Amino acid sequence: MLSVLGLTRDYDGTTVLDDVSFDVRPGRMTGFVGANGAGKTTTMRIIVGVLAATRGSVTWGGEPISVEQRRRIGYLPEERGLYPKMKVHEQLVYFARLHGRATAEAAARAHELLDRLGLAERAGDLLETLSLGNQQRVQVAAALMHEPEALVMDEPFSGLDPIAVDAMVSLLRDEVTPHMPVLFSSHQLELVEGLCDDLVILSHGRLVAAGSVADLRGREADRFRVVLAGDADASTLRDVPEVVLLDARGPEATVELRDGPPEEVLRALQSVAPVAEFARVVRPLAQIYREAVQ
Ligand SMILES: Nc1ncnc2c1ncn2[C@@H]1O[C@H](COP(=O)(O)OP(=O)(O)OP(=O)(O)O)[C@@H](O)[C@H]1O
Repeated sequence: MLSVLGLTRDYDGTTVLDDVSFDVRPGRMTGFVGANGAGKTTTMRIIVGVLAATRGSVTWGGEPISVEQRRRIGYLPEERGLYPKMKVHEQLVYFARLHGRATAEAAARAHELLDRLGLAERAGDLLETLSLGNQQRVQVAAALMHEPEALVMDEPFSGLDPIAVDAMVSLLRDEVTPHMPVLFSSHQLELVEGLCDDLVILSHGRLVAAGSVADLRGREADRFRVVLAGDADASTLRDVPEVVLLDARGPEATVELRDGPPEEVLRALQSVAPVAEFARVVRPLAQIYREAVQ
C-alpha cells in the first residue's frame, strides 16, 4: 500500500497542502479529485519524489518510500515530458532503457502498448506530428513501459476523445495487478465514477473525504425512491412506520428506511398502495463531490 501521512507543502509562506493523509490501496483504482489549485499535482509530485514535502511522509508497505521504489512507479506528469522531435516507438524504448530494460524487450513492449492504444501505425512518426490526444496516449504508454509496480497519473484522460478514453481504461484495467496501487487525478467525475474503487477529495489543500466510493455513497444507502401505481398519492406513505417520508410529489416519493430489510419495507408500503417502483437511490459522484467540498 502506498500512503501519504500528514503531507504539507508551503510556497513562500503559503500552505498549499495542509496535513493531507490517505492510502492508495493495491489492486484498486483511486480517483483523486478537487478543484483547480486544490493540491493534487503537488501531492503527486511529492509521492514520486520530484518535489519535497515541507512536512509529512510517503510510505510504501508501511516503510518510508525508497529511491528504488520510486523508480518503480509509473508516473504521468501534468507537464508531460516527451521529446517532440523523437519518433514515437524510439522514444518509448528510450524511456524503458532509462529504467534498465533491455532494448529487444522494450521494443516488443512498445509495440504492444502502441497497438493497444490504437497507435501502431504511428510508431515511426515524430511525436510532434501526432494530435495532442495521440501524444497523450504515447505519454501513458511511456508511463507503463517499465511495467511499473504503482501508477501515479496526473489527468491521464484529459484531452482524449471517448474512444481513446475507452482504450485507455481497458489498458489500465489490464495493467493493474492485485499488488499495484493506482492514483489518478481527473476533473471528469463521470469517468472517475465508472473507473475508480476509491476516492480522495481535496479542497484548498485539505483532505475533505477519502475512502471507497461505496462507503462514501453509503451515507445514504438506506434512501429509496418509490413510485406508486396509478395516480396514488405518495404522501400517504407518511403513515408507514418502517420509513421516514423525505419527499412526495404525486405518485413519487423518496423515503429513508427506518427499520427492517428492504423486502419487508416494500411489503409494508404495498399494504398502503400498489408499488410500481422501489429502488435504492444511488447518489452520483458529482453530488458526493459537491457536498464534500462545500
Ligand atoms: N512552484 C510553485 N510556486 C508557488 N505556488 C505553487 C507552485 N506550484 C503550485 N503552486 C500552488 O499550489 C496550489 C496547488 O496547486 P496544484 O497544481 O497542486 O493543484 P491541482 O489540484 O493539481 O490543480 P489543477 O487541477 O489545476 O491541476 C495552487 O494554488 C498553485 O498555485
